[in-house]
Amino acid sequence: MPGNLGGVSSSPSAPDVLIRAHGLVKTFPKKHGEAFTAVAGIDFEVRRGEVFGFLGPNGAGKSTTMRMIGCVSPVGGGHLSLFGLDPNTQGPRIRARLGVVPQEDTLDVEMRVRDNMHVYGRYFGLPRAVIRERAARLLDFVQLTDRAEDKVEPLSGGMKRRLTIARALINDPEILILDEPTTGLDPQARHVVWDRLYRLKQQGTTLILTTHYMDEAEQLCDRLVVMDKGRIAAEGAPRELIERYATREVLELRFPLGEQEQAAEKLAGIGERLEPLPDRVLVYADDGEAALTEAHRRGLEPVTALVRRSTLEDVFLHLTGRTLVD
Ligand SMILES: Nc1ncnc2c1ncn2[C@@H]1O[C@H](COP(=O)(O)OP(=O)(O)OP(=O)(O)O)[C@@H](O)[C@H]1O
Repeated sequence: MPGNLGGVSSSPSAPDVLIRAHGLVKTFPKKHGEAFTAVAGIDFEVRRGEVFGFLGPNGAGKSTTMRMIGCVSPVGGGHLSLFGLDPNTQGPRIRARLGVVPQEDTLDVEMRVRDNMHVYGRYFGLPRAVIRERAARLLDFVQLTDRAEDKVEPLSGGMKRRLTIARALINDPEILILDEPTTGLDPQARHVVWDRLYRLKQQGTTLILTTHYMDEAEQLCDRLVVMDKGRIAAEGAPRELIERYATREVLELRFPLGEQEQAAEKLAGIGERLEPLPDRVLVYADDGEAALTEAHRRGLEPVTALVRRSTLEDVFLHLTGRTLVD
């Protein structure tokens, strides 16, 4: 591990690390009073070929971090380097090697699908023949070939998202950055996007994404950081984090209105940990069925009882005391 983690050099000592952040900070001035810190000194590394995620609730600082990585917002403090280059001085060189899928689609909805691809390709100064070939290949990749001559406007949300992804790939980027890639999509459309992203990873593209969906993070990410209030609460592979911060299973119990508090008291000592939420009590135990049997033995009669495997939602709850999605 080099001494200067965030050091900006043109020949990074470990070539498989594409992004290094060390003590990365972003503050925004407030109209009155002191500055607001959206990113409060975070460290992370992204390696070539992996899917790296930022998981956290709204306002955690994920988009702000992504905007610094995408070289559209200046680094506020600490160190950030991409490909060994400094975003503050070498933004255009870095951007040429990135693909960016912003949180909101920024397609030209009045234009045809294919023209959106061509216009974007021209921003990068690519030769016409290259743009034509790549646009056709990428539209095929995102399953939009049959809509190529249609205007963007009437496309479904999922199709627009896929077009935004295809467009972000026109410069053949080494890293694709996606800010909440499936927010607002229905479950089927989300699965189609996940499938395409998985294929990109298989083809060797490095992916960085933000999400507040724990299932998205679990399905796609090789490694992730859990972010909360501008800080990193934990870092690791999804399974590692679950093993570190949660039990194998969780028993979810719902009780009649007004009886929950008393029930939680009676549950004390069952499993490793209890988490009373407004609408249910979570019992963290390696054997959820055994925990339920014990609850029944203590005379408890929940309205519903569900045993499930622990997820990243449980990790987040354990680390922050709050749920990911309110
Ligand atoms: N340009 C800005 N000026 C002032 N405050 C900002 C600015 N951009 C972001 N913030 C604040 O910084 C905090 C982090 O915002 P950010 O968008 O990075 O969060 P996030 O984790 O991406 O959540 P979301 O899912 O809502 O985008 C929020 O409190 C937000 O209001």
